[in-house]
Amino acid sequence: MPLFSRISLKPISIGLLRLRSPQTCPKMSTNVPNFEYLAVTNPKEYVVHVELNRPDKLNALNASFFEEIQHCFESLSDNENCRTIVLSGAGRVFTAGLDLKGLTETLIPEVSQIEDVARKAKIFMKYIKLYQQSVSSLDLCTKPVIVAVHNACIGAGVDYITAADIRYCTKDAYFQVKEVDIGMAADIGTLQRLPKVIGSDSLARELCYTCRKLPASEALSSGLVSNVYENKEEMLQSAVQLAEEIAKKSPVAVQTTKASLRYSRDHSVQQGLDHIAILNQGYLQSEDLVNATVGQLTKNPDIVFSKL
Ligand SMILES: CC/C=C\C=C\CC(=O)SCCNC(=O)CCNC(=O)[C@H](O)C(C)(C)COP(=O)(O)OP(=O)(O)OC[C@H]1O[C@@H](n2cnc3c(N)ncnc32)[C@H](O)[C@@H]1OP(=O)(O)O
Repeated sequence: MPLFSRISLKPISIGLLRLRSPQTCPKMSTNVPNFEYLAVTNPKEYVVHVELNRPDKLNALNASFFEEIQHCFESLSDNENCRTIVLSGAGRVFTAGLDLKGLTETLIPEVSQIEDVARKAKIFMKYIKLYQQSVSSLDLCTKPVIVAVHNACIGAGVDYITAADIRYCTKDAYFQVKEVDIGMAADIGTLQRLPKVIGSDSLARELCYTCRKLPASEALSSGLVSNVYENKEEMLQSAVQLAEEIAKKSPVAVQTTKASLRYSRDHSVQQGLDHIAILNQGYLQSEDLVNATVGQLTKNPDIVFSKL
């Protein structure tokens, strides 16, 4: 039996998104939308696996793909049956980045028909903001996101993975900040997050200016990923195992930890301390604190926490 069973339903159109009719993942009582470019499954209780699913085009990201990712992560952020998310890519590679055919055959011709620079600029602004929001939806998601990268992770792929909480990869993986090679500055997250994720401004600049491929071994030594695996199956098993381990803990504690780490990354130490003090003056009153503490004292690892 495959590790993750798929559910496929007939597509329906909702605005720009081609959503499929609502479906319930196995063991999930709340509906999760099904998508054209994403396969969403539920391999363990409270664990959701989101798979980039445009394998024939190496998961190249077009406008609908960006929108679906945002819609999916915003939905999971509010879904009390989801506590952790694993994000991976179907097919040969994790992602080949921005859909370059979409760029040259749709966006550039659309903009070239317009003469005025301000009106052209407004269209670019719309797309940049849309794509930024999609990438940031992983960061803003209240649940931890674990990305599992195999083979190529190019351009927009690096934007997404640096907005996730935890990164794993296979030994054949490579990471490429490719924007300069297509004549643009990266504009949807990599330049803002990569230096902070790897903690080396020098290496980040080298990668962004040269577009060189960062192999798995260097991704590990630089801290971009925290583990490297022999193959995709081993990596996914470990990613789901990790997701399950986190999902068994207090959702109040995990989600507040993510909120504080995120806030503290972008603020001073004192601002971070003030932020967590304000959060915890409320959350320390939660039943989770009592239940988890009793679990520790009684050496009982199987505490059942209410949904959040
Ligand atoms: C507002 C702007 C926001 C974001 C901007 C982001 C910028 C970026 O993401 S820059 C990075 C852009 N991506 C690339 O430069 C990578 C392009 N692809 C490749 O270099 C190669 O495909 C490869 C990943 C090295 C793999 O090569 P190979 O194994 O030889 O496969 P191919 O035959 O090349 O590809 C198979 C199939 O996929 C299509 N495809 C691959 N990449 C893209 C892409 N980026 N966009 C659209 N389509 C892509 C390719 O055309 C093939 O399709 P066929 O229909 O079979 O021809």
